Amino acid sequence: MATYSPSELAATLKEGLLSFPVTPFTADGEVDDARYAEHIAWQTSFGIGGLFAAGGTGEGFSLTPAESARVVALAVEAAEGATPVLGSASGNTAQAVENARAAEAAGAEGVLLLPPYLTDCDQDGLLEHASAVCAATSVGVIVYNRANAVYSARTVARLADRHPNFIGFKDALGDIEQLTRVVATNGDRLFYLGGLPTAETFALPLLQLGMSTYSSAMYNFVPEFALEFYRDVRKLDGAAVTEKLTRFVLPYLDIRDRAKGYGVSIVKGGLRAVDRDLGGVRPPLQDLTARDVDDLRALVDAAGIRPADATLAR
Ligand SMILES: O=C([O-])C(=O)C[C@H](O)[C@@H](O)C(=O)[O-]
Repeated sequence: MATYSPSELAATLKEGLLSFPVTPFTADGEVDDARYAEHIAWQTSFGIGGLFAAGGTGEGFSLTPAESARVVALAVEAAEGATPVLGSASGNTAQAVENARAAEAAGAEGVLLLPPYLTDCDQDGLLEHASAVCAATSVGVIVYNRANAVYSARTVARLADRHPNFIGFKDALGDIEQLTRVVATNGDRLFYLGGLPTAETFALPLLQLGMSTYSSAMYNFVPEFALEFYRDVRKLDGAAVTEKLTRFVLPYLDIRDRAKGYGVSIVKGGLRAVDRDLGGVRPPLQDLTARDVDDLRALVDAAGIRPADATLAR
């Protein structure tokens, strides 16, 4: 049973950094429940605005519906109410509806709607897709503007008119004109969060556009650094942001860009680099090579941002 109303959830999420925890897998590729629960507890211990289970970095696209519901339930239990936990919904409309219902039943406070698979789609169809998910749950829903799911300002407004529990717009396209239109049209009715790959890179300029927060994948393995970065962004401290971009984020992008899909794989590589190994990724992603992990370890150490204590509790 959710403890936040959709509007309370939006008010909380918009004022804190957002974590997208990885989903640990065993050597056989099964979800490692115990390690997941331990990782959620560790992530929660630093103070975070919200936890999005089974998101992009959590390889939600590689989880079965039953696994997705299970990781949400594990996250809710392990977070112990310290921070709101959201689940994800993906795939075709029927599956996305099923995911949303299962996430709510597992105790999620909200749902992130990932893009549907494969086919092109346009505004009326997208509206009905997202509308079905909003109608299927009473918790807050955030749409993810990415890939084939590009929501126009008008579609966002129509969805907001239909569904009081539609609360947020997450962007991974970085189309400034589209964002300007969405924010200008919908104003305070929604909250806006940046979700481009390695969102820190864009955080300061997007704040000016109305995106008060962002999803931090690197928070998984350098949580103290990610939180400091977020505080600098919110203080509009351009010099501090540039210093952190130069010291770590930009060279990190050079490693991330060595292979497609590394935007997610590098997060598990980062966990390995800080000696907090939570296993590899599932296909179709591929793990970082040993050399990539060594380079990442050297970068983390040169930047002086290794977590104070990354020890796995088991
Ligand atoms: O669904 C997700 O994991 C994302 O939103 C993507 C990442 O968190 C992205 O913002 C990043 O890489 O920092």
